[in-house]
Amino acid sequence: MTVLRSGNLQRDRCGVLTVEIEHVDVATLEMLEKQGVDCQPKASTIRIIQDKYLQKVHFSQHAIPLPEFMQIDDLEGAKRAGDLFGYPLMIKSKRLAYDGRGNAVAGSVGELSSAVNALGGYGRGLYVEKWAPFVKELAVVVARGRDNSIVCYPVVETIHKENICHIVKAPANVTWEIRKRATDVAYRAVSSLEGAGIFAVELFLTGDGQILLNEVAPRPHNSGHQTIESCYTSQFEQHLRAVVGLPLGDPSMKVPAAIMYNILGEDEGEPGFILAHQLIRRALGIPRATVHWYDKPEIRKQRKMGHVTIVGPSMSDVEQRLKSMLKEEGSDCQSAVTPHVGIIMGSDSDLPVMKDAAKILNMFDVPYEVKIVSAHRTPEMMFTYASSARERGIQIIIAGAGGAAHLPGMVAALTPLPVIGVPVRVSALDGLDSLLSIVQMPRGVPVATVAINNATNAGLLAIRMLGIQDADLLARMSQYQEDTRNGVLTKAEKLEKDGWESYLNP
Ligand SMILES: Nc1cncn1[C@@H]1O[C@H](COP(=O)(O)O)[C@@H](O)[C@H]1O
Repeated sequence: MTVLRSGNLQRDRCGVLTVEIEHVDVATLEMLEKQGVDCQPKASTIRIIQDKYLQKVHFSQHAIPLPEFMQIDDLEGAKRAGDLFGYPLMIKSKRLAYDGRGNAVAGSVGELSSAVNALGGYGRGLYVEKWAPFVKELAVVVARGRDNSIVCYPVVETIHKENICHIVKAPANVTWEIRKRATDVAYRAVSSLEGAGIFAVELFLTGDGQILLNEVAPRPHNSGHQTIESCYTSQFEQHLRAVVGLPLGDPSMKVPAAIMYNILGEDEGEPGFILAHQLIRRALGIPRATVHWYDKPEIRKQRKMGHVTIVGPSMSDVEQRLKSMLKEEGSDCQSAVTPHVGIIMGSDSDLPVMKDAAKILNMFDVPYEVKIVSAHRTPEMMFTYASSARERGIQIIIAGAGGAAHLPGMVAALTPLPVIGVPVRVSALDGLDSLLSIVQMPRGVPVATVAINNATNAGLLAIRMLGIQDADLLARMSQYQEDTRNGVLTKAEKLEKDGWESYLNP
C-alpha cells in the first residue's frame, strides 16, 4: 500500500490499489501490512460517482430528494431546460467538476451560450439543474464498511466563497429535525451505492426546511477534515477501517464545537507562501487550533494549501478564536473568554443575594457574566438575552427575581439551556411569593428552583451540571464536599470538647 496525500482510491495497471491518505498512525499502518491489505471497492460505484449526471439519475431512481435536472446536448435543449426550470440556471459538466470547476450559471436565456462556452461546449457532456434556493449548505460524511455497515458523522455546515469551500462548522447550527433529515438523506444516498470507504454527502437546506442532495464524493473529503481533531474516529482512520474490512469506529464528536478553515493561496509564488505562513504563525498562537500544511510544491490563487481546525467548548468560542486568527475587528482572543454561566436578575436590588452565585463561580474558576434583565420592565431585552444565550456559548442560566418572579420561567421558555431559579425575598410575603412564582412552572418548561435567597446553591448546582463534562470540575466539587464535611467535623469536635456553653460564649 502506498500512502499519499489526498483521499482517492486508485488502481494501477497491475491492479494494485493505492489509497491516497493524509493522516495515518504507524500502528494502523503496521496492522494493515499484517492484514495484507486487499481493497476492492466495486467499479460501479466509481463509475457512478465520476459521471455526475449518471449519479443524479441513479439517486433519482432511489427517490432521494434532488434539485431537478436534465441532460442538454445543444442550445435548443438548453433553452427548453430554461423554459422548464426558469432562470438562473445551473449548468454542470458531467465529469471532472469540483472546487467550483465545471459549473456555470446562466442568468438568462441570453447567457446560455457564454455559460456553455465557459464549460468547453456541449461536447464536454453537460446537464442542467434547477436552481436550488438554499439557505445553507450542509454535509454529512458517511462511512460504509465492507460488510455494508454504515455510520454517519454529525451534520456540518459548509460555507463556500467563489464556489470553494472556505469554512466548515461542526456541528451545523440547524434544528435537530433538520439534522435528522439531512442524516437520513445522506444515509439513503450511500445505501443506494456500492463500495466501501468514506463518502462525503453534500446537501442543500432550502428555506422551507427541505434537504436536497447535491452530490456525493466517494473519498475522505474537505467537509470531514475537522474530524481529525473533533471526532473519536477521524474520517481518514475510518476510511482505512472501512476498505480493509475492520469494524467502523465511533464517528461522534468528542468536543462540543469545531471549525475547519481552509488555507487557500492568496497569491502566486513567493508572496503567496509568505501570506500563508503569516496566517499559520497566527494560527499557532491560537489555543486549541491545529495547523495542517499539505506541503504542495506550488502555490496558486485559491489553491487549497492546508487547513486549520479550531475546537472548543461552544461554537461562539471557536468563532471568536477564528476571528482572532484572521485578525478581524472586535476580536481579541486573550480578553474574550466566553462566559459559561449567565447570572441574571430582575433588579439591582437582587444583587446582594445573587452575588453569592458569582462567589461560587469565582471559587471554581468558571467564567460567567452578571446582568440585570427584568421580565416585566425590559421584556425585549429578556427575549434577546434568552434566545441568544446558547449561541453565545452560555451553558447554564441562573436567574433570580423577587415578587412576581417570572424571569426564570420566561427565560426557560425561550432557551433549551438549563435554568436555575433563585427566589429572592423582597416583599411582605417573605419570599413565598417569589418561591411559588418560580417553582410552580407548567409541565414542559422546567426550572430548577433553589431555596429562598440561596444563590450559593444555584452556583453549586451549576458547577455540578458543568462537571458532567469536566472531570476536573467534578473533582473540585468532591473536594468542596470534603471540605464542608471537615468543617462540620471540626465544629462537632470543638462542641464535644468545650461544651455548648463555652462554644456559644467563647
Ligand atoms: N418581578 C420582577 C420583575 N422585574 C423586577 N422584578 C423583581 O421585583 C423585585 C423588586 O425590584 P425593585 O427593587 O427594582 O423594585 C426584585 O426582586 C426584582 O427581581
